[in-house]
Amino acid sequence: MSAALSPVRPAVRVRGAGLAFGRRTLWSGLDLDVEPGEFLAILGPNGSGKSSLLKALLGMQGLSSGSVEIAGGRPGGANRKVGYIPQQRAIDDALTLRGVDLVGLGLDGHRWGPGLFGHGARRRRVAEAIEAVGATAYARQPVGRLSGGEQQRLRVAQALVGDPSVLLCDEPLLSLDLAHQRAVSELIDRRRREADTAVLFVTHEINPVLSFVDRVLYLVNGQFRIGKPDEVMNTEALSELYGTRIEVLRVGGQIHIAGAQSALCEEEPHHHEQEVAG
Ligand SMILES: Nc1ncnc2c1ncn2[C@@H]1O[C@H](COP(=O)(O)OP(=O)(O)OP(=O)(O)O)[C@@H](O)[C@H]1O
Repeated sequence: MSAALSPVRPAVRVRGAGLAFGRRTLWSGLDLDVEPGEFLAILGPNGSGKSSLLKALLGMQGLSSGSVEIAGGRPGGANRKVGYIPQQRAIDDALTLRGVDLVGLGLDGHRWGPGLFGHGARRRRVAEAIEAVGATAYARQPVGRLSGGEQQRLRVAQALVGDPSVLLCDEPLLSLDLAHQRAVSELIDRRRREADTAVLFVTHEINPVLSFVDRVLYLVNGQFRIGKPDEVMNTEALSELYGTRIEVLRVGGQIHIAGAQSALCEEEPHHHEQEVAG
């Protein structure tokens, strides 16, 4: 996966990137290449700047320093092949938009739009994306009446319908039960295996995706560590990052973190959880 050895252009290239709000630096000096098909988990406590990094890659947030390149271009371009699963917000149960309409929104601004392919091709593409996430049975119902897990599958379809080469996911498992966590993470993993889509996956809990993760970017208080899960998720590396003693245990294929709980977010409820549709 080393950029120096790889002949393939990285899907994401970050060089000397820094982001500060006022006098608070979220992160700085960030260098990162994400290869096509790679699954990168982005971890860190609340407020460490995980979502802001995705927003910088989307062109929704300017950097204070450095540069980013995504899908071969600058962030924010209309034709960039970038899929985005935003952090879940409650969908108003009065919303009459149907699943097919929601997924169709993922084509707007892409080269697959009706201008190029006509309505028939567009409809087929939306139907295929919905089928791929197993949401066909409820895709014609108003989104607001679906369960959180059903809505989340449709969000995944919306992010994938434009055939992205990079997929940015912001806590896509939040509020899902274990079965749906597994279903959604397997969908995302299958996409990167079948289409070589690079996945940048923000999460406060690594275990549901641990078997898929190639590398971890762990952000804490302006510091970060990048490496394979075992290189980052260990007692020494995390204690150094947090600046306090953290115990990392591997039990039954899972990673458990103990220590200064106040410094960690892994075991704590997420502060957006209240806003999420059930
Ligand atoms: N436009 C902005 N102006 C000022 N501060 C901002 C802005 N955007 C984000 N912040 C602050 O930057 C910090 C990092 O926010 P961000 O949402 O990136 O964190 P996060 O790691 O994704 O957190 P969480 O796990 O809670 O979602 C927060 O303290 C937030 O208030």
